[in-house]
Amino acid sequence: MPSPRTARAANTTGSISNEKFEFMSLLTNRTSTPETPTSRPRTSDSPVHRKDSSSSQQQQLPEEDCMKLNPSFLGIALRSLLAIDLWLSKKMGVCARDGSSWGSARPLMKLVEISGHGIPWICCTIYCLYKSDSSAGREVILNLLFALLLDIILVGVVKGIVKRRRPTQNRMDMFATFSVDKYSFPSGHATRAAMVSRFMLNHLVLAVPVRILVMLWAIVISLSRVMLGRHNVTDVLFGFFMGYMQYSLVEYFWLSPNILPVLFKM
Ligand SMILES: CC(C)=CCC/C(C)=C/COP(=O)(O)O
Repeated sequence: MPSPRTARAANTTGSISNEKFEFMSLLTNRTSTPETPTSRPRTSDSPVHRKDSSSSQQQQLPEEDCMKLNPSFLGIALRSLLAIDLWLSKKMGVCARDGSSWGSARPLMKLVEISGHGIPWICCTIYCLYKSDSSAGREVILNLLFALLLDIILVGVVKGIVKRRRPTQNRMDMFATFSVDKYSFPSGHATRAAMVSRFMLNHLVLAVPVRILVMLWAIVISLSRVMLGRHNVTDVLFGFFMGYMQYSLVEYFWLSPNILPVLFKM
């Protein structure tokens, strides 16, 4: 996302508006005498240039000016990606409203949403942990719980840092959300779906059709986020990738079931 920070990093001249302004300044130069400062009235008119004394020096250095006029490739690429992302997300948000083109599928999509929500997953996992009578089962379920909690924390942290607003087509009618859930990057459902499905495929002995179902579930959850208008495509793609990587983190910090008595004593 081309945040102001990214734009600054990509362009050493300063702000985005500065870059746009310089571009206009080049066009003005083509139709007037380049050496004469008065031939560039728009530069001196700009409040940005009036405030910045280093910019007034730039007026006397047209060659340097011209170098800074080159828009950075990264900046253009990011802005184009953002534009495509917004356009595609809006097009794909076919269940965003009851009156949308696929509005009748909205209740079904909301059921899919619940199947990937953190609360049912955490509650079921705690219940299974309580009911489990084998040590191997307890170990796996304990680590699934750890994975789910880790996911909520990491997604909350990234959402809080990036602070990307949800798409305009979204209706905020999700149940049980945290305050950071007003932000959309990354999709918490997509991270959970990717992480949990990878977890299940690695730690549960499942028949092939069930394995395929697990994979399909993760894909449908992710797709439904954009269809419901909750997220942009990039939120979901990044979320899926993040969830996939989170599983590696869980494997790295794999918990031993021996910590359970310690946890219950606390
Ligand atoms: C309250 C708990 C335990 C989890 C919140 C789950 C939630 C509402 C996540 C938001 O998901 P998206 O980022 O995909 O919209």
